[in-house]
Amino acid sequence: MTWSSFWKYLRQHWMGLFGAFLSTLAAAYFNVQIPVSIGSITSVITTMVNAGEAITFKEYWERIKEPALRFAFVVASQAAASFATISILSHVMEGVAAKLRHDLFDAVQRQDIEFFEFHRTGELSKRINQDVQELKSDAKKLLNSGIKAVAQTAGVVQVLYGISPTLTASLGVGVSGIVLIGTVIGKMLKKHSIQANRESSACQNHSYESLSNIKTVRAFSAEDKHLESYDELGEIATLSARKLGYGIGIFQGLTNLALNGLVGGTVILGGSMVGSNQLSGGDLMAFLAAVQMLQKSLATVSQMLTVYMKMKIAGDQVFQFISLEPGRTVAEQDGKRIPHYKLIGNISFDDVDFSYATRPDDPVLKKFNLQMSSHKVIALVGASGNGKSTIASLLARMYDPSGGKITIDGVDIRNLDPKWLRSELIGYVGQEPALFTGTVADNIRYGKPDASDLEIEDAARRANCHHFISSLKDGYFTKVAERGSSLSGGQKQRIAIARAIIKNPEILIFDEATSALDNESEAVVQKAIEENFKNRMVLIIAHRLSTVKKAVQDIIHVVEGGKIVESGNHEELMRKRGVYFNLQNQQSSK
Ligand SMILES: Nc1ncnc2c1ncn2[C@@H]1O[C@H](COP(=O)(O)OP(=O)(O)OP(=O)(O)O)[C@@H](O)[C@H]1O
Repeated sequence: MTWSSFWKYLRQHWMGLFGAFLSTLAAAYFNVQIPVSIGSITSVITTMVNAGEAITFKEYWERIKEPALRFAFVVASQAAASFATISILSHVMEGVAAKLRHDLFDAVQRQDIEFFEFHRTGELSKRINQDVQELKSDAKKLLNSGIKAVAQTAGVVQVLYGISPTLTASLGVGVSGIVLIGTVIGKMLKKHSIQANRESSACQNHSYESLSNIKTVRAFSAEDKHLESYDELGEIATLSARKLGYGIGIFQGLTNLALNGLVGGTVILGGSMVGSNQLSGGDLMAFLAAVQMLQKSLATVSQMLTVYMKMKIAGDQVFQFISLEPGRTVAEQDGKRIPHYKLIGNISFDDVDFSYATRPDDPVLKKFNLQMSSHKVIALVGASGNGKSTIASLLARMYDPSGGKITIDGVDIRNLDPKWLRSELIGYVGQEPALFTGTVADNIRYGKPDASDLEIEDAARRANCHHFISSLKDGYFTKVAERGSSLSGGQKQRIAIARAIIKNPEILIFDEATSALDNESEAVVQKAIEENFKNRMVLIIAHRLSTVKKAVQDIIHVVEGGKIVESGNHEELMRKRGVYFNLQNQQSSK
């Protein structure tokens, strides 16, 4: 963890932190005063007992009044200081954690799509929630108990030095040795801790993946298989966590051994100093009492070292991504926007090369060329895995090509403002539409945040979903369950289509967007799209040729092996008796 990064967040709350620091010191001071003031009361009682006289409560109170009131003051002040420390620290650290979560979520969300192919959702979600939470609570512990223990240690060392500089110096040598050994063990523990963290993440990812695909798991009756692999990962994680636990146990045990050894050593060395008249017996007793207090404080310091290690690991996870620069295609917000009156919408792919970052040696497109004129309905067809969706993703600038260029009206899309490109110019409806938590209306309004209820209803009618939405108990205000699980695939697709229609983009991409609809519904939706997008471009991607046949498309491009191998309308392509003809025959014979 880079401390300067964390400090940037803490600095914003410096007044609160300073207040917490002062109240921690005060709490430490009053902590030390509590046994002292109890001592004063006890000595009055001892004197009283030794005198052996019977006294009334009033007389008794008169005698202990002063130390008792001092005790009450010390205890009340200690309680107030503890309350202040904990409240201020909670206030400050909750603010720090909220800002960290915000910045981390923002940084992650702004990465290129490739980033999400390398990092799993479970891992990212753990960093944003669990690791920030751990960083916050560990930092709180350190700032509270850590500072208190260090302050108490400093106070006690001063007292010790006042009693015997020689004994204090020998104690110092012993403590330094312990700290040195502790540092070495600490480093080893850190390695274990990182490993334990990694293995617990793997476990978490597994459960996340299984639960988010629960329907598939259930359909294959694979619960036992998933539980088995979860247990396997769990066993590895448990083993690592146990090893870490043993390590921490050894560390704490050795620390206690060493600290108790220090007390023993002090008694023996102090005793010899008493023997040679270098120290009085009373001073040795006082020194030992103070060493016990030092021992307690040092034990807390050693616990805090463990907390510090955990905090550093959580911090590494958090700050690694917070400091990431925004992804290329998101960062360039200052790119060009083609003014509406100039926009025609002609698209050209010129010698485009592309391979996915996860499979760099497996190019999907090689010197790919395609010209698409605006105001047309264009279809890309071809067998699965031939690169149709990749072409759409490149156009929506989810990825950038590694060679060649894609232009809209002659402007390289890398020079266009990506936010404008995606939010205004291009509308994209994919095969698996994602719905968000909220109502049906909220999900349609996602395409145009300021849309009126009437506009929402209009878009829904065009997407052929008004009827089914109206039949729901709460109509447009029906809550959509997590990821739309309460709706059918076709219903989700129609809501996603309504969301794209309401956005009213110049170029509308339908990537297998009607694949879950029945024939009748698909025809209604396609007709509505063609009518509404007459003067724009609609790019329909399908491998089900019936989809394409129903659309009154101007041109069909057949994609095979990342290349356009045939182009024309349905009749022309059938006459060619080539790839399209074969696809058609294969599908109609099914
Ligand atoms: N995110 C990805 N990472 C790595 N490879 C990918 C990724 N997405 C697609 N591919 C690969 O790229 C190739 C083209 O896939 P693409 O999805 O573009 O094909 P498609 O023609 O649209 O197929 P479908 O009709 O099944 O959707 C395939 O070999 C596929 O395995």
